[in-house]
Amino acid sequence: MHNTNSDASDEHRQVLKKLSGHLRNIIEQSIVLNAPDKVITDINKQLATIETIMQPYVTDKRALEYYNPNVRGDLNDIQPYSAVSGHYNALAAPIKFEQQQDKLIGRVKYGRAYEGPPNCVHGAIIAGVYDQLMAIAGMATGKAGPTAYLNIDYHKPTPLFEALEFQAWISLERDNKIIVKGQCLVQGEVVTSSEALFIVKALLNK
Ligand SMILES: CCCCCCCCCC(=O)SCCNC(=O)CCNC(=O)[C@H](O)C(C)(C)COP(=O)(O)OP(=O)(O)OC[C@H]1O[C@@H](n2cnc3c(N)ncnc32)[C@H](O)[C@@H]1OP(=O)(O)O
Repeated sequence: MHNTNSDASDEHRQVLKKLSGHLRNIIEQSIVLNAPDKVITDINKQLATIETIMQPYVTDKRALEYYNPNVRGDLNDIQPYSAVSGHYNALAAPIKFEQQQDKLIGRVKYGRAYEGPPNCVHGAIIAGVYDQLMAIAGMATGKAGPTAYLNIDYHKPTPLFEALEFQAWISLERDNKIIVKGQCLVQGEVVTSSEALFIVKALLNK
């Protein structure tokens, strides 16, 4: 279940990614769907059929890596199934990670499925982005481990449907501890900032 390698072809990765894209769109559409009962009943039938088609192929071994620290291209693929940033998890918004000098950047726009206060991103979703982005900042330097604490200052509301730029950088590394700092910008303005402590350890040996 927690594979660190996979022999999946590029084609297989592409079709799986596309599947998550469809599911992600369906989740967003379902939030703002205002259709007659008959239409929704028909949709439900078709979705039930899809569930039935998928079921025989659901196994205890994922097609892709659960954790792949050796990724050199797309940093989102360090954890392809992450609930926050995985391209292969429909629950994750289409956030895009990239390294820029000493900062790890996460660019994303959130829709209605992620709404907390009216027209704003839910605070728990923001916390999730920081937790994952900051963890990846450590993983990208070969140091992985669980979050001991994650502190967030919500300075201003974070709007839906606008380009958000999350940033994370390593502030301190000592022994098995990494302190990572972060902030989120909307049109150049800091709306939230954060600090987290990660304890480096071999999670997969447990
Ligand atoms: C395979 C890779 C996959 C990676 C997945 C990453 C996913 C994204 C990140 C997450 O979401 S992780 C999930 C949320 N976090 C957790 O569920 C962690 C639950 N907590 C724990 O497992 C332990 O409490 C923890 C590993 C964090 C620490 O326990 P340890 O027994 O390893 O450490 P210890 O308690 O001995 O503390 C080590 C040092 O850290 C310090 N420390 C620990 N917790 C602290 C804290 N909360 N605040 C400040 N300092 C803290 C502690 O004082 C000590 O300092 P010193 O070395 O100077 O003595």
